[in-house]
Amino acid sequence: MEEKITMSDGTLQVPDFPVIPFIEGDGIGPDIWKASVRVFDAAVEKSYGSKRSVIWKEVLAGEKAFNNNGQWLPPETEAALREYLVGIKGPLTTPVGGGFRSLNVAIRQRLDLYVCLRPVKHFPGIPSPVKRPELIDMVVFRENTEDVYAGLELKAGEEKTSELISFLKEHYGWNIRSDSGIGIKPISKTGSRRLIRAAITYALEQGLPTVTLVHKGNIMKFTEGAFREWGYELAREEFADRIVTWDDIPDGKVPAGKVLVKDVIADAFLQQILTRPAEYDVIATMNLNGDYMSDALAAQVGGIGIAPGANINYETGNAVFEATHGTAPKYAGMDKVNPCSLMLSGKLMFEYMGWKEAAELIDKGITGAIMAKTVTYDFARLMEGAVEVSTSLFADNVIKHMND
Ligand SMILES: NC(=O)C1=CN([C@@H]2O[C@H](COP(=O)(O)OP(=O)(O)OC[C@H]3O[C@@H](n4cnc5c(N)ncnc54)[C@H](OP(=O)(O)O)[C@@H]3O)[C@@H](O)[C@H]2O)C=CC1
Ligand SMILES: O=C(O)CCC(=O)C(=O)O
Ligand SMILES: [Mg+2]
Repeated sequence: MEEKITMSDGTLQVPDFPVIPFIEGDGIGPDIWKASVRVFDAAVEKSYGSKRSVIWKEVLAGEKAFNNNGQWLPPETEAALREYLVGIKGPLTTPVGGGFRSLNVAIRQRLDLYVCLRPVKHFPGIPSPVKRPELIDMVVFRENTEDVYAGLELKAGEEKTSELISFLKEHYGWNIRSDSGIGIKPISKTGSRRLIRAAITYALEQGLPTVTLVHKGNIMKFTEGAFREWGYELAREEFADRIVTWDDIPDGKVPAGKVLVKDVIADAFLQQILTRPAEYDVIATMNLNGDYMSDALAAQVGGIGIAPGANINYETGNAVFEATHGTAPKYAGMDKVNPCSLMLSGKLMFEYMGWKEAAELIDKGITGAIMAKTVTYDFARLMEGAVEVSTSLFADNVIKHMND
């Protein structure tokens, strides 16, 4: 009965019993996965009875993979994510300073999952450090394969690093201290255009009024500044009759049905998401900015315990869904943390698959559990009159509230 999700003529073909690979993840990964998978299965069962079901296929990465066969990211895991098109994962540990490079980044790069999509929205009842969290409703499109995040780095003091420093002095006249580490920041026209194309397409499809290019192009002119230029160029070339920029509307009035494409410098953006968040809908930005911004935005709607994400290549159809947060090692195995980020990543996955009813039930169950003030420690410590529950009990409550 089990079948593969495929891509045909640019459209995802989802059978009723799709095989979906999952990576449990490190640290809190197993806690949140165990809770989330029950919620996913309940949402599908309540929506479609026996007509549809996900056939979960575990694939290994991170510590579980290393303990199994000495490989952090076995080739068969990459192959399964590629073959079955849609997958979901828990967080994976990346050592700081040295050691292996990020497995999370490796998965995104190897499958060319160039969009990191992170919606940020406030759920009623969730405590927030800002006065009007309900004004925050944004979707971040973060470029996922380039930037200093790609890991092109050389360590201070090594021979290759000294060679590069000498080369840069000799050929470019650049004076770089001899004890520097070096990182390369590639931002390509190709990478920028496909990311911004996806962001504008999303805004048009969802009827959202603005797309904002966020960059530090005044300082990093030929990388972040170029991202901005290429963004406007693409918008005018490919969406001429469906978008406007401020230059097109001297009166500042956006014609009905058109999307306003604008830009803002990254530091100003970070203060405006606190002071004037309602002015932002879809955000298109580069890899490192997008990483920082998604955690900052998550904090405004209750923290990274409720921050879902998706890594997508819209051409191949490949997608890996994952929470915005990491492995939170101090809570590993304690059945304590908030599983909402992974549950809502599953909601995004069902939306991507066209299983709208299951996606809606996940939202409904989470909303019900939060409104009943039965929440995990992170919300309980900020919410008056809340009852703190474990990860697994929270999942039980989410399933119960699907029937509200
Ligand atoms: N995509 C991925 O797989 C990612 C992996 N990582 C990796 O994770 C590891 C740990 O990173 P770290 O910087 O500590 O960041 P984490 O996101 O893992 O955790 C930071 C803090 O965020 C809060 N938090 C995180 N997840 C939850 C949750 N589900 N529920 C409630 N609170 C939560 C906790 O806050 P508090 O202490 O206040 O309770 C936690 O201490 C690193 O190796 C990093 O590289 C990081 C990000 C993404
Ligand atoms: O790969 C990692 O360890 C960190 C990634 C991260 O923070 C993110 O993608 O948001
Ligand atoms: Mg991050």
